[in-house]
Amino acid sequence: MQVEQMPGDLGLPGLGRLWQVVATEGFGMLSDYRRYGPVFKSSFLGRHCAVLIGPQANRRVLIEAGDQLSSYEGWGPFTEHVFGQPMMLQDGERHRRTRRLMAPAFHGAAIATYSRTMQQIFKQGFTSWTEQRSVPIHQECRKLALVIGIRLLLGVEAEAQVEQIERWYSALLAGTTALLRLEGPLTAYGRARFAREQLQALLGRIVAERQRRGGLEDSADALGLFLAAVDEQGEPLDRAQVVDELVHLVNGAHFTTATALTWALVELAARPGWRERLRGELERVTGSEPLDVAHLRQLVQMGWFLKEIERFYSPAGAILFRGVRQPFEFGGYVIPAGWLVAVSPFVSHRMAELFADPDHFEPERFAPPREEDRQDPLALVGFGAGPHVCIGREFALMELKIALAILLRDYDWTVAPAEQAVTPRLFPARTRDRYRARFVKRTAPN
Ligand code: HEM
Repeated sequence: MQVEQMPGDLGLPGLGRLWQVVATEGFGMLSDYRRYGPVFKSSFLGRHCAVLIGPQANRRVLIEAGDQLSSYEGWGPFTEHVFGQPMMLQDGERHRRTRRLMAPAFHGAAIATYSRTMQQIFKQGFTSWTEQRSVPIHQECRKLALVIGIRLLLGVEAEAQVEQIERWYSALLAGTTALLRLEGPLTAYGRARFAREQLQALLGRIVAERQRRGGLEDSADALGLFLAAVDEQGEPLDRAQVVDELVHLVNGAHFTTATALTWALVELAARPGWRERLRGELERVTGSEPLDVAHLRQLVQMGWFLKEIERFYSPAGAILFRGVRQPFEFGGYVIPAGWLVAVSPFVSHRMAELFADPDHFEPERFAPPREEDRQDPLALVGFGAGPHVCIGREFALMELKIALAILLRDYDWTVAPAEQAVTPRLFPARTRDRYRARFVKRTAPN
């Protein structure tokens, strides 16, 4: 069938469904899915888009599409003007090469060395939270995750600059959805472009300094490992490429992880039963030892809890885009070249066919014997799948487990506004910034 017959709404000619992007941070996709079913058309910033929902769609789009779909043509129209061309906007051989050169910093031995710094930054940060009457959770989680990104990814002790850098990243993000692309200090787009220039200049100086100092092979941070890596021809990533990667990486690393941590704090505040369960597990696993990487792997129940955060909130956002290079068939429709194709972890995760009672937050669904994510490996895709699957997944999960372990062991907290134990939230990004918390140091149990 031709795409004209696909259900959905393309909005007004030339304008698309502008109101939706402005009015709803979930882009109205969940309501569209419930209205039209798992294949529907929509429009994003004036581009026609086929939205494909469910594990089969996730598999075809994220894993099997090959050259038919392009990440560059999917993300480029929205983010290239502020992020340049990091690996998320690359395709084919270029993407494989960049990813191969950057991968060592995100796995195994390198990841294990990051644990101590993460603990140190969280401990210091949480102590300062007890001194505030009301902690704006998301904002504060962002700051700590940013300090971690700056220290571990860039190898820089730049805490004095953190607030400025955080403002630049906020401007960058606001610029990705700017409807008017007018330069100048008065527009979101202009402020994003300025922030990009500032970040590029700062990161360019950091890279040059690291190259000047040498000794990159022995680095204890990701940047050193990126600069030391060479391909089969002995060629490293060029400096401009490294800077683009860093601008994007520190952004991806801090914003998503902070969002996941914010929701974990909100949900735990509303669920004393889970708080105690996770505390019990922590005590059994660590005993009187200081927390280390081996302990984190044994925190199985905390793993279920974090999977439910991934499912329910999709902390990376509601949608993953690809651009159609060659006509792409799905669900009996032929989607033409030039269109966008989107899959939505956020909406897939709300499918009753995959997850029982999907609008309810329930970590138990990942415990045996239910293990609802096991029925299809493409059911839970909060970190994506296929060649572009999140390279920082291990880094993020380690950071989240460390933060929660320290908070559960040493602190109690309440969150306002208090939530009902079970609250389906359709547009998580909108509500996230409202929460404030009060933290008190726990007294050791007798
Ligand atoms: C809870 C935290 C996080 C979530 C939910 C998340 C989610 C995602 C998702 C869904 C993608 C796939 C995008 C696509 O297919 O178009 C992705 C890609 C990526 N993520 Fe993450 N992410 C998280 C944390 C991190 C961290 C901590 C880092 C770095 C330290 C990171 C670095 C990246 C990079 C570089 C890519 C692009 C990979 C590629 O294109 O090959 N992310 N992430």
